[in-house]
Amino acid sequence: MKILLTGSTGQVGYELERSLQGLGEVVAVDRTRMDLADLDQVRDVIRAVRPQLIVNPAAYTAVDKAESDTELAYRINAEAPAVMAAEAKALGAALVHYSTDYVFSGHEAQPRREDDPVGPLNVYGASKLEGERAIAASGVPHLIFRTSWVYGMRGKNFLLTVLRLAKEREELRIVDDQHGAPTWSRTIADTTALILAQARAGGQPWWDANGGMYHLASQGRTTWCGFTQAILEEAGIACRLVPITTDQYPLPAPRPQFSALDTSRLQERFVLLPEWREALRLCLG
Ligand SMILES: NC(=O)C1=CN([C@@H]2O[C@H](COP(=O)(O)OP(=O)(O)OC[C@H]3O[C@@H](n4cnc5c(N)ncnc54)[C@H](OP(=O)(O)O)[C@@H]3O)[C@@H](O)[C@H]2O)C=CC1
Ligand SMILES: Cc1cn([C@H]2C[C@H](O)[C@@H](COP(=O)(O)OP(=O)(O)O[C@H]3O[C@@H](C)C(=O)[C@@H](O)[C@H]3O)O2)c(=O)[nH]c1=O
Repeated sequence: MKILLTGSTGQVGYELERSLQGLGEVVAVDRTRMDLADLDQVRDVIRAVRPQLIVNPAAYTAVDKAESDTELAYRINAEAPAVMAAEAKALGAALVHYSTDYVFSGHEAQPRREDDPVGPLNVYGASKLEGERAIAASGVPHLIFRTSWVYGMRGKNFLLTVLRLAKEREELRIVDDQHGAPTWSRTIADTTALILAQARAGGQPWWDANGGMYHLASQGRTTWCGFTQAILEEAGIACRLVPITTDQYPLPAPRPQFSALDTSRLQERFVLLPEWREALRLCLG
C-alpha cells in the first residue's frame, strides 16, 4: 500500500512515519514539499504521488494565534482536508485524519461521545470541526480520530513547556479547572497503525455505520495542574506548584472546561488505550 503522510515534522506525524512503516511504502511530506495553505499544491502532490491512503496529522495547532489568524487556520484545518478528501475519492483512496476535543464546548462534565453535540469555543476548534464535516460530507472512505492534550518528547507541547519552565522558575501557576486526558503522540500513531493493520487483515472497510469517527485518547482524566504535578513527579523535579483558575490565566482563545473524550467506541471495535498516567511514565521512562 502506498501511503502519503503529511505533517511529518509534527508530534504525531513524526511518530506516524515510524509506526506506518509495516503497512507499506510511506511517502512523508513536510511543509516544504506540500504546503497546506496552498490548495493547488496539495492537489498537485496527491495527483503526483497517487497514494492508496492519505494520513493527515498536519494542522494549524496554535490555539491562541488562530484567533487572529483565522483565514489561515481555516485554510489548513478545513479547506486542505476537503481537498485531500476530494482527491482521495477521485483516486479510490482512503483518508485518515485527526481532530480535537476542542470541537466541544466543555459545558457538560461528562466524557463526550462521538455523536454528542459539538460547540467549539475558539477558532482552532471551529476550523477543525469544519475539516471533519468536509471529510464526512465528501463520501471518501475515511477514519477521523479525535484526540486530546497531545504531548511527547519532541515538538511544541505542554509536557516540554512544563519541563522548561520548572527549570527557569521557582513556582508554576497552572489552571486547575480545565479537565481532559493527556495523550502521548506515540499512542496515537501506534493505535492508528494497529487499526489500519487490523482493518486490512480483516478485510473490513475502515468506516462503518458510525461514520468513521473515533475518539482516541488516553483513559482517565485530569486537569492541566494535575498533569503538571504528574510530570514533576515522574521526572523527579522539585518545583512549587500553585493551582489557579482559568480567570487567573487570561489567553486570547477560550478553552473548554471539560473536554475528556469517551473512548468506548474505539474500545469496543479495536483497542483499550492506557491510562494517561501510565503513558506519561512510559514516555518519560
Ligand atoms: N497538539 C495537540 O495537543 C492536539 C492535536 N490534535 C490534532 O492532532 C493532529 C496532530 O497534531 P500534532 O502532531 O500535535 O501537531 P503539531 O503542532 O505537533 O504539528 C503540526 C504539523 O502540521 C504541520 N503544518 C502546519 N502548517 C502547515 C502547512 N501550512 N503546510 C504543511 N504542514 C503544516 C507542521 O509543520 P511545521 O513543523 O513545518 O510547522 C507540523 O508538521 C492535528 O490534527 C491536531 O489538530 C488534537 C488534539 C490535541
Ligand atoms: C504554560 C502555562 C499554561 N497554562 C494553561 C493555559 C491553558 O489553559 C492550559 C494549556 O496550555 P496550552 O496553551 O499549552 O495548551 P493548548 O494549546 O490549549 O492545548 C490544546 O492544543 C490543541 C492543539 C488541542 O487540540 C487541545 O487538545 C489541547 O492540547 O494550561 C497555565 O495555567 N500556566 C502556564 O504556565
